[in-house]
Amino acid sequence: MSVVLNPLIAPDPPPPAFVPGPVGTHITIRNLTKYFAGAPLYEDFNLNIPKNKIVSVFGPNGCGKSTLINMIAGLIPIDRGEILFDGKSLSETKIGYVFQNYREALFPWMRTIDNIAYPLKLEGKSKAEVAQRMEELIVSFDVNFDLKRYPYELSGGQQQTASIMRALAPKPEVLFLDEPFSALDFEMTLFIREKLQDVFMQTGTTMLLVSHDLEEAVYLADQILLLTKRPTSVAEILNYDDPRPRTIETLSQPSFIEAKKLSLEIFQREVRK
Ligand SMILES: Nc1ncnc2c1ncn2[C@@H]1O[C@H](COP(=O)(O)OP(=O)(O)OP(=O)(O)O)[C@@H](O)[C@H]1O
Repeated sequence: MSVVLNPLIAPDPPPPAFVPGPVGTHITIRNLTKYFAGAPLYEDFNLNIPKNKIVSVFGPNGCGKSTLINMIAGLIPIDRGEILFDGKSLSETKIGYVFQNYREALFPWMRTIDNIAYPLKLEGKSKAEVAQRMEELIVSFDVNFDLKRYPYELSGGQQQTASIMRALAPKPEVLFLDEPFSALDFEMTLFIREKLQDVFMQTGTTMLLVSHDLEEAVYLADQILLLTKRPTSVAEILNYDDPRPRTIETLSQPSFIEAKKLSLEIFQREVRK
């Protein structure tokens, strides 16, 4: 018996071979594709995100900054592609996520302290381990408000502090921050920015930060990831390596001003395209 193959039905082409990033890469994104309502947002998008660095994501409105970090964090499904953390899948990787809207991030029925300890309890940590980690977090965040209160009894800045403490409680390998300062007043923004920098200097946790504020994006970053309009690709990646701790003086350093100017030029070039 002869087999007749239908020449119109070709088998799917094999997926492209995975190309690892250079030494020092933490997150490798390969051929990431995401469509919304039939239109591409990302199409075969590739990126290497370095380990133990803060990467700020900046780009035109609606280019997909939040969607990008949400896809990496597994909050939004991808249509196609591969995302690996040190060669591991997301489920094998400990991550933390800080939302813009802290009011909806914390569980209102739990006291603040229980919100922060929640991921540790999920991990099955003992009472003593939870207490020790809570103490470390309280010290490193200079907490001077009552953690026994419910989240809705706290100010916005205190709630965002608590949600960052919760995200950091299990010592994540990667921390995602989606506009963490945009709903905060200036004083709280400065405070939380400094605390994040302290944590980063102590732990070297890889951080991916989406920000609408260019000054803030550059101030915290080791690398500024500038995106194009959709379908979104990498416009440019700028390295910014002023020493830490960065302070108020950093803002007037020629290297800081230059990094900001360059980022703005690339941003404007992309917006006008
Ligand atoms: N669930 C969804 N359904 C349809 N379209 C969506 C959905 N989520 C996001 N989009 C679209 O995808 C694009 C990227 O959205 P996203 O919020 O990631 O962009 P962004 O760069 O973070 O935006 P902004 O600068 O406004 O904060 C936008 O055009 C948005 O309308």
